[in-house]
Amino acid sequence: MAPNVMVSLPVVDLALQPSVVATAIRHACESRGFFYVTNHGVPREAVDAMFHAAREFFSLPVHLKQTVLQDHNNRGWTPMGEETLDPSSSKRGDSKEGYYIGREAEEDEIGLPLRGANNWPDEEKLGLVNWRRVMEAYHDEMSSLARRLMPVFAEALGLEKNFFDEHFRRPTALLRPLHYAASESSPDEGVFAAGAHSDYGVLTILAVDAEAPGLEIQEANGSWTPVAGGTSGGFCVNIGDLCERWTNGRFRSTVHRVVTKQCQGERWSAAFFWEPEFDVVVTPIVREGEKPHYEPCKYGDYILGKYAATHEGFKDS
Ligand SMILES: O=C(O)CCC(=O)C(=O)O
Ligand SMILES: [Fe+2]
Repeated sequence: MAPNVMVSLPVVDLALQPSVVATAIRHACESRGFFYVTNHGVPREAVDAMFHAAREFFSLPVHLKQTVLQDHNNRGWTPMGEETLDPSSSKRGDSKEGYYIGREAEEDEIGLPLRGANNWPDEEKLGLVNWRRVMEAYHDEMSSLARRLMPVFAEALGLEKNFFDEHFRRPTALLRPLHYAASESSPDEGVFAAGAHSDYGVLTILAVDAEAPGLEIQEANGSWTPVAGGTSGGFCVNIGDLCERWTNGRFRSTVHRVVTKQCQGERWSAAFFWEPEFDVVVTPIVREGEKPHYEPCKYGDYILGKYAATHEGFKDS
């Protein structure tokens, strides 16, 4: 089959009138569930500093990275090949490593599933400077952007603007810088940079350094379309499975993957996953005359099941 031509995703300018933004987001979410946002208010320096810090960490020798191996709260380093996003068609683990940084737990949350402290590196021992500060600043920027987007999503769905507020008071907000090896993906042989998957949560805000190519989205007929490298300084936003479920299938969570070419060198990106409070029960929002297509589900049970299916380090939790 001939490869599909590259698509440019819709670009949503967040500086436009809220009702215009809501309509643009509704259209994007009802079709592929992928769009770019511009005029998002996140300073370029915060993005650059985050990528610089990510490069510093991932360039360290393995034995030093192992000091912050992913823990049972899903914080820390996930080594190259540790994750297999598409176990059904992958011959080996994805050719990427990552680092999970979450919302710092409040006192009464410590000990509850997935809500511990972050697994920060010992900066002095590892020779890192301001690493935690830079990552926290970027995490804060992403949380603010997500909090700005949720009322627009509510408006796009015809709901009260504050509809989602009570579900995201203490959200699951995971930043995950990613480093892809300079390696040749070979989908026919089950070799991927990131295997086919849909995201688990409500929305994902992705930054790709230098707008590097590699991201592909799956069409309804199963074929793959490469996504154009993006808009300079914009973020790629996509809908996750929980949002599809919450909107009774109206907003689409589209399967995507990353394929790399060795000649293009390493690839650096950072995903930010925005998900509700652990105990929130997600009940499909139905429109008049519509039947729910999903059972209500507790977010916490749902997410633990998802991690166990794809992360080596998470199988026995
Ligand atoms: O790195 C990318 O471009 C995409 C990463 C991704 O899809 C994910 O981490 O869920
Ligand atoms: Fe993804």
